[in-house]
Amino acid sequence: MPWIQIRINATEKTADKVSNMLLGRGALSVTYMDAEDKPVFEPLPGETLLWDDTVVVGLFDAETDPAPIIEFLKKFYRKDLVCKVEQLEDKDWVREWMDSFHPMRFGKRLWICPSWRDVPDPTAVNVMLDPGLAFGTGTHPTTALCLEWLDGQDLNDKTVIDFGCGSGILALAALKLGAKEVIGIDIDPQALQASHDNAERNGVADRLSVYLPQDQPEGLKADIVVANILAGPLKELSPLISSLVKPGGKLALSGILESQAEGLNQVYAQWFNMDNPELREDWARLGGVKQ
Ligand SMILES: C[S@@+](CC[C@H](N)C(=O)[O-])C[C@H]1O[C@@H](n2cnc3c(N)ncnc32)[C@H](O)[C@@H]1O
Repeated sequence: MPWIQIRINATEKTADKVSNMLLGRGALSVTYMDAEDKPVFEPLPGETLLWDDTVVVGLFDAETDPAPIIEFLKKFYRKDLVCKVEQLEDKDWVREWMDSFHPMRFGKRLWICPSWRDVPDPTAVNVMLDPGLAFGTGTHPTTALCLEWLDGQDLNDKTVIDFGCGSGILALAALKLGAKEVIGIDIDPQALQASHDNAERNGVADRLSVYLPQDQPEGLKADIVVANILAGPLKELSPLISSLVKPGGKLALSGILESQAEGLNQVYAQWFNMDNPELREDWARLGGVKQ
């Protein structure tokens, strides 16, 4: 299947803003590339193309019309936007993406390491990850906020539910950080497959079970629930998500824009003693302890 890739000139400081704008306009994934990966192409007559230090690359499905996305970026990011739109075959995209995904550390102990690279610190808690076509590499702030939170918890002997597990990144982090058992739930069968494959890769498949929402065991409850989906489903599913947490258990919610945090905090305050939101760029992580 072909894809459309939009490469956008940015600086280290503006890259996150551009990335969030692309995700907000429907990008399936966003990566950053550095100087060597800048596209080489001829400027139009009379045009000067100045590439800064970062290239933000958004991947869209082939049906996407790039014109309104570029108009949006010109209006809200830079009038003198420099970008390049390319058609991309699956294979090229996967190759480029693999080259740009590097090991990353979260919190004090945890590293997420692409499964095809060497671990930088063999003594750390290392999660070897190949997200395949599922969401969750750690590069997105919403995932990073959850990984840092998990790193700060005592997970020994705890059961954890990863609601919206995607690649399984949070589930695996929890298992590697000491959780006894993790249940991953996702509406996307490809996500369940990716989570399972990643659990095998990390030798923890016997402690991870994955389910479509309609198949999850009745009466399911855990000591800790993490849910990195979006504010809309988090609000709609709030009675269900709350019921998954045991009394005295902990909840972490992500995928929430800063502007949506207060409203969602109030919804969950019916069942939880909520902590102050943790903010990263335009995103917020909410959480609390079940009453
Ligand atoms: C933003 S990704 C998060 C993936 C991963 N947990 C992470 O933190 O990077 C959200 C995931 O939630 C799943 N999802 C969306 N709505 C859902 C729902 N109502 N129930 C279960 N999973 C859902 C999506 O398929 C996707 O894999």
